[in-house]
Amino acid sequence: MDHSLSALEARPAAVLAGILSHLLFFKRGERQLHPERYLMAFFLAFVASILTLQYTADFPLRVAFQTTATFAGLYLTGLYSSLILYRLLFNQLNKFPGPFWARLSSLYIALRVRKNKDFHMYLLRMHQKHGRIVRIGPNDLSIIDADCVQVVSSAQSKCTRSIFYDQHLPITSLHVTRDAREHAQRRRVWSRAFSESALRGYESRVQKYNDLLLNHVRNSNSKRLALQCTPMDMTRWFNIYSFDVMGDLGFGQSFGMLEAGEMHWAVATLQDALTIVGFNFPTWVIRLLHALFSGNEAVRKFQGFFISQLEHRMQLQGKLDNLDVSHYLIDHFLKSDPMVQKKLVPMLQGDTRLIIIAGSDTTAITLTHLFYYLTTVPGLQERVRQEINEYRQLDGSFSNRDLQSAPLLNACINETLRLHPAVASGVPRKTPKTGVHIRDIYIPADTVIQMPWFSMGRDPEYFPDPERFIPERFTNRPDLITHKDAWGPFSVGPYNCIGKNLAYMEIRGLTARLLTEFNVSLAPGEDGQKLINESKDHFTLGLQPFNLSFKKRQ
Ligand code: HEM
Repeated sequence: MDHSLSALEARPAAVLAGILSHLLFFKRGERQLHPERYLMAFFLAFVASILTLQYTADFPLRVAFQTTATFAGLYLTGLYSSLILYRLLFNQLNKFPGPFWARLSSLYIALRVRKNKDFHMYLLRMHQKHGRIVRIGPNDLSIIDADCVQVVSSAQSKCTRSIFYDQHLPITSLHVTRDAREHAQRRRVWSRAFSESALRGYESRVQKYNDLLLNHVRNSNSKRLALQCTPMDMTRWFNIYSFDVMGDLGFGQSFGMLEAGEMHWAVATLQDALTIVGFNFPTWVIRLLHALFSGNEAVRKFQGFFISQLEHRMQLQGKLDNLDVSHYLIDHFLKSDPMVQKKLVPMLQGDTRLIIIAGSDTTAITLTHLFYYLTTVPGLQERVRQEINEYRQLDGSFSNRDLQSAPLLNACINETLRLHPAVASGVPRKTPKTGVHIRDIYIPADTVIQMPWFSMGRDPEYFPDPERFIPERFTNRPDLITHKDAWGPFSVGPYNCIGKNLAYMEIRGLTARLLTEFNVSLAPGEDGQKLINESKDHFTLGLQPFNLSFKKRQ
């Protein structure tokens, strides 16, 4: 049999198969979830082809292998030629400016940010160079046009959460639920946990951790002689504080870090795991890593820890004096039909973990930056202190209800969130089949849009004199915010931050306590520049150490 002739004739078919598999399969729909399956299918087809050629067409093994390899190469050539040509020349998003090679692959951005892991800074530079809409991937736009906010995020918007939220499937939670109806149902369960009366219930629980942190700060005063005090790395301490608070509200017990003065291994593991997010890999890479490492011992130990914490918390149900966030989720679970309960288990597990993940470093990031401004803007600390003094109760404590009305304190928090939103690069949303319009600009179907609040907050048209910390923008200088939708650090619409009021409660209460008892200043040798310029962006910001000195007030 003339092997070489029949193989030669079939070559164009292999190229065509590659082109068709791009045009009819990979280009349509979301294909990033199971890259391991495509690799496996490719490998199996490769082996099957060798065996078929060997046993049905009598090819010698070496020739069967060579022929298969040639066809595989031709198939891949067809597939990738089609993909590259389409992305470089025909994709509708090509009309938007941006780095040229980002058209080709989302790996381009990963490559650009791999060293500093500062996606938020990269986006800022790109917007300064290219304008309000920047192409950042084959199907991805970064947009800092405030008119886009309602289009993409309002309750009426047809945009949905992008495939980014499926990265960790089958792990699930409210935060990664993409189906709008399913999300709304689950959100109703959560809403009870964030009502005003529920928040009042959390206040005394949070106070306990304010006291514990203040004890550490007092110790930093007494450790040295005379007027000196030991600097405290507040990036670390606010983190410890916020994780302990959320451990308590999520699992009925803190991680014990404020007591021990050191990181719990599970929190440290969680934070280490964020490093990978900083690479800004596309979803298919993350899914591939998952497929490779999900059986890993450390990953299983980590997941097991959170499951055992939830089991412990379930035993406390009905026995706690002050309710926590989990109370409402567990209550819903226990009242559900046993068949529904079975399905709900992964969601309950994911959601109790979400309380900690979503509520901890976000709050700590805001506290740390707030204290940067309180210690670097001349006179600000004293003005805030004078204001909160008016809200101090007879026993020296503060109630969240009172502090809600402290204009300068709240304005400082909002101005901090403008300049340093914890979720700095925004959240990815996918446009519907009809696409969307931002005024007369058409954004095609299935485009992933993110709105980086970090860049939007620095837009001089929306915030005149954007680099200056001017809390009055949120009080008596409303002219310094020209478009109200340009400020959205908690996101907007049905998927916005459900813990916003809890976050404010923690930040206000702790700040009031610290400023009342201490004069706070930059520690010797600290200028805050590393904090401001060298944060990592791993969905939430990863901060550099920030050392402050606390001196007891007389
Ligand atoms: C200053 C502090 C905080 C900031 C800046 C912040 C910011 C955000 C943002 C931007 C989102 C949208 C994420 C997305 O759509 O992918 C979000 C969602 C969420 N946040 Fe917060 N957050 C903060 C504090 C908290 C706290 C204290 C909790 C308490 C548990 C919390 C719980 C949540 C939850 C559960 C979601 C998901 C909501 C949903 O999917 O419906 N956050 N947050």
